[in-house]
Amino acid sequence: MIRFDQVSKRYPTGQEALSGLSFHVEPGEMVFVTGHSGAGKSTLLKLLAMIERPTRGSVTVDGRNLATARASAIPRLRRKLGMVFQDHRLLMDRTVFANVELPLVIAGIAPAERARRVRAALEKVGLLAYEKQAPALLSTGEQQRVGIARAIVAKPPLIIADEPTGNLDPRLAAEIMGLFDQFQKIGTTVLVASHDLMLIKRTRKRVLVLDHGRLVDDVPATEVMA
Ligand SMILES: Nc1ncnc2c1ncn2[C@@H]1O[C@H](COP(=O)(O)OP(=O)(O)OP(=O)(O)O)[C@@H](O)[C@H]1O
Repeated sequence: MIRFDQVSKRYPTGQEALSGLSFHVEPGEMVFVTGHSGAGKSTLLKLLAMIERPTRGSVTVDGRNLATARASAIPRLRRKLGMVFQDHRLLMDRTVFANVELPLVIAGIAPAERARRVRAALEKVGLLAYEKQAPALLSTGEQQRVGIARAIVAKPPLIIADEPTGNLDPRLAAEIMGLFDQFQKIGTTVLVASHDLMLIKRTRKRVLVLDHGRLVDDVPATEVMA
């Protein structure tokens, strides 16, 4: 599903955020990316989201090399991707329903079908009763779940999440991981950047460890000790 082949990323400032990074993620796998602050976790996700391009090497998702994709192809490629952010980036002046609906509006889906899919996504994250609410009235954990519903509403084959539990207490963080686990169980590939080692150990998935932009460890799920 995801293949990084000798990927390096140097920002215009000269900062080399990733160096010679190679790894492969199978369809339907769930993988953590961890490492110290500045190790390159967000940069790795930005390459997958085509927010940044690699300086060298290739990033392939579902057989497409993102490094050589034309700008005009980016919106279509991004539809294969559900993104979850630490700060969830919800539109506070719209309802929960409207926030989750947004990717489907952009994709040109008809209103009746949109409503059906939005409700299915909200049900998955346990927030169907909140569809008419303003996100500001929800708790931080609930807001994060709205962000997750928005990421999955178009049923992308790949979900990438950047510190999705950064603002949450351990119980809520475990709940969010439980949701990702469910998406993995129905065949979605999930990549989560996190520096929360306790959470990573408890979730027991494969872990890629970055250090100063280099891959220094690739721990299979079976070797992750709680
Ligand atoms: N837009 C940018 N321009 C210049 N340098 C950048 C940019 N974004 C990130 N960097 C640098 O690249 C390196 C990797 O940053 P990145 O944000 O990918 O790390 P991270 O592991 O996600 O860190 P954190 O856990 O603190 O979010 C850091 O040295 C950072 O300062």
